Amino acid sequence: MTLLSVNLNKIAVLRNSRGGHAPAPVAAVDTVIAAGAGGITVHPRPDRRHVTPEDVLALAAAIAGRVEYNLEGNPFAPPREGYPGFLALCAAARPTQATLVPDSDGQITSDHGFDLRRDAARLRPVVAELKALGCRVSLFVDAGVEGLEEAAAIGADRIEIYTGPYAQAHAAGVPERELARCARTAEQARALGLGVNAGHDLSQANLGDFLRAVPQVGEVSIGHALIGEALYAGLDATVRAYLAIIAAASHG
Ligand SMILES: CC(=O)[C@@H](O)[C@H](O)COP(=O)(O)O
Ligand SMILES: NCC(=O)COP(=O)(O)O
Repeated sequence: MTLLSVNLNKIAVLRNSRGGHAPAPVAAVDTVIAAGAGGITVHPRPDRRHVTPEDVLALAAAIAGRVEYNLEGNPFAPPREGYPGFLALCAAARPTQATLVPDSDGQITSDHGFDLRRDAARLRPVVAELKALGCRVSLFVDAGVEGLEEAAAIGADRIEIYTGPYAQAHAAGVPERELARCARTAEQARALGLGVNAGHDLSQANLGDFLRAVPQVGEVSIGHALIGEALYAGLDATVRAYLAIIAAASHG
């Protein structure tokens, strides 16, 4: 069964909008776990636009190994005031999984994965350092990416397929081409012994079609749509709705 990892970034956006302490991402942990999610994801960014390094440590303490903790970030983003660097955050928080994402501050959100042929050499020591910390390592990649063998060769455990283009195609009513690209990439990854995660812009509207077309997906991380839907339906009910979609897709 595909694991659902709930991304809590957007709770921190709401909190930061007024500069106070509430709503805190850590306050969602017990509800998300009680609803049955198998993981929690956050993507602390150097500009502290939402989840902060302080949130990262508070979440690690609150999760306390009850479910998987997935930390996303760019390992090459330099430390700065208020941001110690992604590797330092992983050393402090010891997440279950570190998902490496090549984002820069100028991006409004994640919109591309690594160029594995270009980036593999400089990723190799980062992967080794994270695995030495006991983290599973996942590399954020575009569907159709070339060089998946490089990801396996440098010791990555998984890839995460960027599903933004799929979500856009699904909303336009023409998902077939993007689904085929995602399915091909998942098959190639599995053949290389890589696990397959997926994420970005997945929602209740498009998740079932995705999982039926890409059955190798072991984990989906979902935040923007899920937290938005939870504003109306509640967090517990929304998490359970996603789990029901995952269960239905697993039965074909
Ligand atoms: C890596 C990825 O695709 C997203 O999970 C990312 O966490 C979204 O970041 P924002 O919530 O800052 O848009
Ligand atoms: N890795 C994807 C993720 O964590 C959440 O992405 P989104 O659902 O906020 O687009």
